[in-house]
This record gives sequence, structure tokens and C-alpha cells, in this order.
Amino acid sequence: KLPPGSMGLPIIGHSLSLLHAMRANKGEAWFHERIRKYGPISKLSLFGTPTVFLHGQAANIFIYTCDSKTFSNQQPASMRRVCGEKNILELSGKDHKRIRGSLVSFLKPEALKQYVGRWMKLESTWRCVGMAKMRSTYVATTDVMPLMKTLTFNIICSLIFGIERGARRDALRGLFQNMIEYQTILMDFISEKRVALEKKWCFPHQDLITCLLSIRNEDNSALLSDEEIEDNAVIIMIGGYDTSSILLTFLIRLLANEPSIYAAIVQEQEEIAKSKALGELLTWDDLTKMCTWRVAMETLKDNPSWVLFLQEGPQRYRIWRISNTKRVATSMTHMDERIFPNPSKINPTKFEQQAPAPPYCFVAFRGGPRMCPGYEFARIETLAMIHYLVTQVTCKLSCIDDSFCRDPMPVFNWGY
Ligand code: HEM
Repeated sequence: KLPPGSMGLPIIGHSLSLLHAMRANKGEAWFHERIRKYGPISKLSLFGTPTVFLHGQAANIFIYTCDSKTFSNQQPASMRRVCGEKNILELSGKDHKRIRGSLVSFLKPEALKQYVGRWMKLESTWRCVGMAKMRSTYVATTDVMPLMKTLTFNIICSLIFGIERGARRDALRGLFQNMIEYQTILMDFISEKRVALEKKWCFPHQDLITCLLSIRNEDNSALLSDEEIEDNAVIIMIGGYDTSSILLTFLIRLLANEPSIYAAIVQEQEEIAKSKALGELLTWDDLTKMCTWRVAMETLKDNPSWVLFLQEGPQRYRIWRISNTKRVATSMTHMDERIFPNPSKINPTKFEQQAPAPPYCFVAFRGGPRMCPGYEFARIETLAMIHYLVTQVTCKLSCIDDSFCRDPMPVFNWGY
């Protein structure tokens, strides 16, 4: 039996109050209040659909490991139109395993290690966006989010297409706003790279596209179709661009707000910089030594940047007898006192001092068979960026208002 009020107003349900809370960046308080009133599992009506609210480690394990008949990972129709039917988020079973295996063969640490030097040449990226010019003691914070977007876009272009500068990359950035044209240019890239591979003008692990084109079945036929490569290059661009730029923006905001954390990070990064000869690049070993990633994890704990859409599969999920379950909140475990004591206090040593969090409780990168395959790439990208940032410029907030709202991704009120 449902507690009175748990479903909200007829038709509207709780949509307006949740939207209002999210826009005011009080979404978390809204969810806490719900847990307090109705417990960790409750039913509500959101955006015209009956919805289940689940909270806790067991709920996360269930959501992240159940089969696609219970919940499918399908994205909303608008997202499907943009990313195509063959993108990894839409797939399940053998197809999901095949595509994921191909992506992971390029994104796993052993593979990334070979490219770390190339990608870590971020100084050139900084120069491209005029960062080097800002060697003063002051960065205009209104520029942080767009700047991070430019930088992460450039890096992801290097990862997917192997292009590091030039008019073609600039054109891609403009086209990314218009997906149809972007997809056309992507198909051109796939054809060009196929020819380049045949003529041995490039090597198979040069970039993501050459890697995916080179993976073969036992009979030497291609493992992935062009459509699969195209759709997954789009999803990597979307998955690895907004998320990383949002993480970096939150991290820079944190450094500007927390002088002691900032000082510790500057000290760590300057020691690494001093140990290098002039022009020597960061290495994989440098990155693994950096405690700065713990601060990034704390930032992600507070601000997960991914919205998860799940849909009920053909087999109805009977416990709650919900006919059309649409959205599930999973990151509330980050704020659970019993799992992360004093959860909203940013303390980078927390991950060091405490026993590791129980599985499926820190879920900024999800968990289980669909856990983010870009985790290691996001880690090296973030660390390299912060290394160059704190050793070259000083971060200060230039305005008092550093608030943001969720739409549903974070939108920084001072950012655009
Ligand atoms: C701070 C950075 C990042 C965060 C917080 C993040 C977070 C996530 C999360 C929560 C998921 C699960 C989505 C779901 O449940 O449907 C996911 C999936 C995924 N992410 Fe990331 N991600 C980040 C960076 C990246 C990067 C850099 C790449 C690629 C280079 C990437 C590629 C993907 C892909 C392909 C999936 C789908 C995996 C699958 O369905 O098997 N992500 N990510």
C-alpha cells in the first residue's frame, strides 16, 4: 500500500516540484526529503509516467546488474535519433559485449599507456586556446566552462580521429552542434581511414576509428559495421565531452574555493614539474602517483554528471507493479552518512584514510557490466589538465556567485 501523498498530484505528480528543486540546485535535498518521508523505495509520478525511486547499495546492484529484459538501457527517442540505433547504450547481450570489447581494446590502461605521451602534449592545446597568455595570477571564471569544453573537445578529437589541430577540427566543433552534418563528416573519416589503413599510411591503433576498423573476425571480415563505428564514435564524443568538461569545471571551482586543497595540489604538481627536464612530457607513472585524482573523485561524488535513463523491459517488474518505469536515481548513495561519513565535506584524504567504499556505492562511473569504459581516459585527461593548469596559472573566483543549476546536466550560472 502506498503512503498517502507519495504519488503527488494527479497527472502532474511530482514533476513540477522536482524540476523546481533541480533548477534551484536543491535536487538532492528533494530526494533526501523523499527518503525521509517514504523510505528508500517509493513510487511516484514524474513527467507523466509512473516512476520508481530506489535508494541504497542493494538498489544500485539490482539496477546495474539486472538483465535487459527487466530494465533496458534504452535512451529517450530524441537521444536515439542523434546517436543512432547501434550505439552501445542501445545494445544488450552479445552485441553490447562485442562493441564494448572493441571500445575497451582502445581505452584500456595497457593501450592508453602507449599514447599517454601524445595526449599529454596538452601544452599545445593550452596554447591553441590562448591559455598560455593567461600566465597572470587571475583567470576570469566566466570563461571556465566554455574553455573546458574547448579543451575536452580537442582532446576527444585526438582520441577519435587522430586530428590534433587545423581547420578540419575547428569545422568539426561547429558541426557537432548540428548532428546531421557531423554524421556525414564522420562517414567521410571512416572511408578515408579505411583507405589509409589499406595503404599502410597509418597504423591500426592510431585513433579510435582506425582501431575499430582494424578489429577482425576469425575469417578476417570486419567485426564492426560502418554504422556501428559511426554511432559509437558519436556516443564516445558525447560521453567523453560533457562529462569531462563538467568535472574539470567543478574541480577548478573547488580549487578556487578551498585554499588548503589548492595548496596541496599545487605542491604535488610542482614537485612533479620540477622533476622533469625542460619540455619533458608527463608519463603514465607520473599520473599514477598523483593524489589529485582523489580530489576529483570527491568532486564527482558531490556532482555526478550523468543522468541515467532506464526503461522497463517486456517482462514487467512485478514487485512494484509499475507499468512503465522511466527514470532511476542511483547516486544518492554518495550522500549516505552510513557509507560516506560526513558526505558533503570535501576531504581529499577520505578515500585514503577510509576503507574503500563498498561496491556499487560510488557510482559516478556506474558499476557492473556497463561501467564507464572511459574511466582511465577521463582520469589521465583530468590529471594532465590540472597539472598544466596549476603549474601555469593561479585560480581565483572573479565573482561571488558560483552557483549552478541542473537542466538535467549542470549549467553554471556564471559560466555562459
Ligand atoms: C568524468 C568523466 C566521465 C564520467 C563521470 C562518466 C560517467 C559515465 C556513466 C555514469 C556511465 C553509465 C551510463 C549509463 O548507465 O547508461 C558511462 C558510460 C559510458 N561512458 Fe563514461 N564517463 C566519463 C567519461 C567518459 C569518457 C572520456 C569516455 C570515452 C572516451 C566515456 C565513454 C563512455 C561509454 C562508451 C559508456 C557506455 C558504456 C556501456 O554502455 O557499456 N566516458 N559513463
